[in-house]
Amino acid sequence: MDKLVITKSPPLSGSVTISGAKNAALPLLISSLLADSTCSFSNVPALRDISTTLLLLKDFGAKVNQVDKNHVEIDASNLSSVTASYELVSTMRASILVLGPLLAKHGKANVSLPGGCAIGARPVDLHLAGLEKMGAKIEVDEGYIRAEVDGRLKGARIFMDVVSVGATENLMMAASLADGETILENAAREPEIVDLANCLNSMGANVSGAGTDHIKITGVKSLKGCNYSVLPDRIETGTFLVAAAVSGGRIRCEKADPSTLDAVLSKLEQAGANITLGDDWIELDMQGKSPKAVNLRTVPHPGFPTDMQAQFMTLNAVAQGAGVITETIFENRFMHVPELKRMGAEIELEGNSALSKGGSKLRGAQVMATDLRASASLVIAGLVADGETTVNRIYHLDRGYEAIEHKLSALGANIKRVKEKQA
Ligand SMILES: CC(=O)N[C@H]1[C@@H](OP(=O)(O)OP(=O)(O)OC[C@H]2O[C@@H](n3ccc(=O)[nH]c3=O)[C@H](O)[C@@H]2O)O[C@H](CO)[C@@H](O)[C@@H]1O
Ligand SMILES: C=C(OP(=O)(O)O)C(=O)O
Repeated sequence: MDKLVITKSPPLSGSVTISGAKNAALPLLISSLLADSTCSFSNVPALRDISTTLLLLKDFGAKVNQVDKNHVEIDASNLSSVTASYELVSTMRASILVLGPLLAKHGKANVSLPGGCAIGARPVDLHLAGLEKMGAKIEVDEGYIRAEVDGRLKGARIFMDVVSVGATENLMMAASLADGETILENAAREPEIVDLANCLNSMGANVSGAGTDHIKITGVKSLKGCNYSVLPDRIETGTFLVAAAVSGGRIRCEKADPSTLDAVLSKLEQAGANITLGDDWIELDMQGKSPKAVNLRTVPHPGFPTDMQAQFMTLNAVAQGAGVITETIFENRFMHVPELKRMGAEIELEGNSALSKGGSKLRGAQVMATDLRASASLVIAGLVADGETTVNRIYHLDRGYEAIEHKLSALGANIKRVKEKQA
């Protein structure tokens, strides 16, 4: 597997163009399963999870035309299969999102239980309970979810006792082609939900309230194709901003969406960053200073995102002062902590909180990337560590960051990819 080799770098400086959001693009591409004609998506990030999704759609018999690196057309009007196999689904959590659309349009779906980042148990009970409430019969057998509905799904009032991005997306897509009205209560409010609702509406759906915890979907008989541009990636944006802050640098993120990053920008300001915003850009300037530690707690949007927790762990490790980070979304999302400690970070874990002493002088080391954002935190650590850091097993990083080593190099980082030698 490829690895990244990073040596201590100067403060990051310059401009970086932000890609489309992985977590918006995945449900958007999958929503093409609902349409009767071609869906055209631009600003699609060139990522491993995107290739996996396209393979999955092709496996169902959809026609996929990769117009260029970031533009894809999908015609899923005629499918030959409604089975999502273990081989593809096991590598990517978001594949569970095909369940609702397949069931709504074709009345049947067999989907392997999903993989993705191993950051907790990640059950899918809310997805299944919601679809059952809409009339689906579901059983889990030999690792596969087998779902069927007699006729069409029926609109329902669905209350989710945990806020779930994926369940909200799955049920919103299913409800778009159901008979009657569906209300999703305690729905997730992430920007990616709003992006999906906008896309569904451009296909002829009737979704309102996305971005609040009460979403109303009035089912329609059919949906047409669309032309849709994916939302900028707020987590990629946040990752570059934290990298710049940790390095004491000054960068500008172009083609970003500042309105999706309130909680992250507020923490960066507390860390001492000077932040300037435009409509589609964000500038961060540390004015040569090193960051101050922050306290934070991960919560559903609009609170601080769990997908930015690991990057701030690195910031707190090297920052001035002590800081406490509490993870409330996933029960096993501190796997970067032992790796950061191997680099000299002074962090203690107490339950779901990580207490960092701050001021750690990091040293380069061989470290292992264990999940997507953990990998990003190790890359950031490598930029400021003395000597050389090798981030091994960057499979997850490639799932979620487009050309990260090229983007960081252009900002002055000393980073290179070492390709695995083919046996
Ligand atoms: C592809 C994608 O968009 N991934 C994002 C999505 O993941 P994903 O959609 O998987 O995350 P969820 O929002 O569903 O998970 C939030 C919490 O709900 C729990 N839960 C979820 C579903 C369910 O049926 N039952 C249940 O208990 C989970 O275990 C977790 O504790 O949102 C997460 C939370 O913002 C992000 O970290 C991921 O990057
Ligand atoms: C956890 C993440 O991804 P996934 O849900 O695809 O595993 C992530 O994007 O940080």
